[in-house]
Amino acid sequence: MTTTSSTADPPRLEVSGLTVTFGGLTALSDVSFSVADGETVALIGPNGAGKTTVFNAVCGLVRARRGRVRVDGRPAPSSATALVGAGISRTLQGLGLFDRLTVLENVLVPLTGVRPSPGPDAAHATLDALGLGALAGVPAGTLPYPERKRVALARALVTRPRLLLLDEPAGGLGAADIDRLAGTVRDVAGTGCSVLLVEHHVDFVADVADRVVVLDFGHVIACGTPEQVRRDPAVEEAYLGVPAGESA
Ligand SMILES: Nc1ncnc2c1ncn2[C@@H]1O[C@H](COP(=O)(O)OP(=O)(O)OP(=O)(O)O)[C@@H](O)[C@H]1O
Repeated sequence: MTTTSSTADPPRLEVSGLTVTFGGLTALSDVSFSVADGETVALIGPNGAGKTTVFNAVCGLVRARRGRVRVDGRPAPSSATALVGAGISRTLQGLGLFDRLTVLENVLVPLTGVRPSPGPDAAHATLDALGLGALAGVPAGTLPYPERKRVALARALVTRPRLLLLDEPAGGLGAADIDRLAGTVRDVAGTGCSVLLVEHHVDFVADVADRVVVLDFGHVIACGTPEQVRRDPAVEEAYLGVPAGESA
């Protein structure tokens, strides 16, 4: 759900005028949007639109040519190692689990070096919340994909982020697991954590997102509620490649 901040409070995430180039390619061009405390925003768009580059800019993995990214009013971390301290967690499309480590060991990884250490209790509590408690001692690589995906989510949540970035969280999941995931995202947002997710699964986006930002060729072409965006002719054109109304 969306929570209302006082006008004095900066948004949890503020992306303003963000331009990122790779050599001669402009991956993002003057991209601006924000995510409020406890808000869930979906970033959608065709392949190559710039969604992952936005995530990478928020995480300090790519440098802005122009514009800025601020988290809770402060500049976004300039390196991936500073993410936990800045209250940011991210899941990866490829999950990035350590297959030979147990589920618990995987979830403890982001807590390495965190002082004071929340310790194994935090990891167990997170696993229990995601229905993974009984699998704590199982090597992650032996689990089916939906469970592996939940382990990756648990690893992102164990640091109790204020901003959670989810990269295609519904990808590869069946209907029951997507429903369960939607419940988890709503629970997380209900704690005040802001969620920015990249997702191609339209029904999941409509279910969980308060607002949707649509990127195409590095530009924001639409922004609004899922219903507003669904009816936007520019969005249909971006996905179908023809002006809306000419596709029949
Ligand atoms: N490190 C890089 N070096 C050069 N070009 C890059 C790099 N990263 C991304 N790009 C290019 O920037 C553009 C945006 O890529 P990006 O991965 O952000 O898109 P996306 O919307 O996440 O796509 P997808 O849905 O396919 O994951 C693409 O043209 C891509 O080829």
